[in-house]
Amino acid sequence: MGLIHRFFGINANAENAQKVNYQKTSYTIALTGNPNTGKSTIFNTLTGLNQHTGNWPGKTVLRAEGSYIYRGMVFNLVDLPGTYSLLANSVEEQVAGDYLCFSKPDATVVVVDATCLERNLNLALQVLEITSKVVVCVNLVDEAKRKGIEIDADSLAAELGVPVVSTAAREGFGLDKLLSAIAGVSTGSTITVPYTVKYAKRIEDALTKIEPQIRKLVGEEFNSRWLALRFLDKDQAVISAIQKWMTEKVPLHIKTGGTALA
Ligand SMILES: Nc1nc2c(ncn2[C@@H]2O[C@H](COP(=O)(O)OP(=O)(O)OP(=O)(O)O)[C@@H](O)[C@H]2O)c(=O)[nH]1
Ligand SMILES: [Mg+2]
Repeated sequence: MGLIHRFFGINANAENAQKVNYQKTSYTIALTGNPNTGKSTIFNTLTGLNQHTGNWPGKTVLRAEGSYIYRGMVFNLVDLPGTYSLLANSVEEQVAGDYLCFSKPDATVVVVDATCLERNLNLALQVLEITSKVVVCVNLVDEAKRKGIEIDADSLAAELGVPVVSTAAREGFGLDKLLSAIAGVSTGSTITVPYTVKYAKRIEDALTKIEPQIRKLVGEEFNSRWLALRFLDKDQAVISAIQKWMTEKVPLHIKTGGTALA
């Protein structure tokens, strides 16, 4: 891919250890991924009966939340609806994109289907544009094996710059490693260096001009590169949400979205 990314393992060095947030004992984790990749299977296995469901505010989309305890810390899992992108072409994409951008979970698990990795990585790259605190869970490795497909999780981790864990969630395979990877990223003991999608020169040139202006408006609180991309995409929902946030201090919350970048 031409770019070199480094992914540091759990507790890789003393410098990383200093960044660990030892004060915090409760973390919010988002589960996202294409439809049918096994998100709810992972959610149910990890949270057991310790979960509750409802609808997302103002939407008829199911919202499931649950929690589990790992190494003395509480992890609150939010099972997002399955989506192919975060560009708000459907109500599910709006819910997922909105949550990841503006609720800022401590870590996001992108569940991808090992039998069709390429298509699934589209969403993973979009998530990496929004947040660096990502774990990629390559699920359905049992199904992939049956089809003669083997995924090299370590190489993928090196390319993406975030931990990659192989799982077969229905039989519980790999979930111990997933728990460890989630804890590492959410506490900060695992430092990630996510792959950055580079766009055509004219788009990158425009981003160079717009992004500092957006950062001036929203500060470091939100991902200014992603917001700049949404501006270039003429995403009216993002533009009006920021206008409202600036004038009325209404929390950033996107209702509708735009179209993909040309
Ligand atoms: N063979 C195999 N099947 C799995 C695995 N994980 C989940 N499944 C099955 O895949 C189907 C979809 O799983 P779900 O957990 O509902 O997937 P989801 O991502 O929550 O789906 P949506 O909520 O519709 O996006 C179910 O029939 C699961 O039993 C796995 O690792 N291996
Ligand atoms: Mg589900």
